[in-house]
Amino acid sequence: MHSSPAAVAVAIRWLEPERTADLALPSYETAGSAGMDVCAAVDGDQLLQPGQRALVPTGLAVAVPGGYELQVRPRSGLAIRHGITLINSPGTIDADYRGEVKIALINLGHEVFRIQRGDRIAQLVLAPVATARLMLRDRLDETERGDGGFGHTGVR
Ligand SMILES: O=c1ccn([C@H]2C[C@H](O)[C@@H](COP(=O)(O)OP(=O)(O)OP(=O)(O)O)O2)c(=O)[nH]1
Ligand SMILES: [Mg+2]
Repeated sequence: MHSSPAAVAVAIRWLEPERTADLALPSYETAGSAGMDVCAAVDGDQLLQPGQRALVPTGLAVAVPGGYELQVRPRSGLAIRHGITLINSPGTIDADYRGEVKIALINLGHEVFRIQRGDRIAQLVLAPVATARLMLRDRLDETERGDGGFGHTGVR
């Protein structure tokens, strides 16, 4: 049996309810899913040519509670089967954003991809956010890694 801590309440609204009555709210497809799949609110079908980007509407606005963000992430099935992913993965929905949640898709595949109204095109993950209080210093504490990075430990 899957157990999860208490869910965090997130207010959500349809921006034009009369135009999106046929669409489902984002939802967790299984009890243990990290992300809620979110549907495309395109009018009819939208074609995405190979290499093409599109900012796909969802018809939704959210009020993410302070201390959280909503991450927009690709769906792996679309990525692996069709090369459909997000240009800005993970997309960030800020706690103070009240505009439409939009999904920045790109077709990295070799075939035209058809986005149909109601298709689950991405997933939304609610994640806690820590706010940094920057403290300007002349020097930083020393570490074993130091300034080594970008593969300096090798591959094997
Ligand atoms: O995939 C995304 C990414 C962002 N947004 C919305 C919500 C977010 O709060 C706002 C700003 O996003 P971000 O900070 O990533 O973009 P920016 O280019 O820095 O814009 P801004 O100057 O408005 O912050 O745009 C989306 O709807 N989908
Ligand atoms: Mg920003």
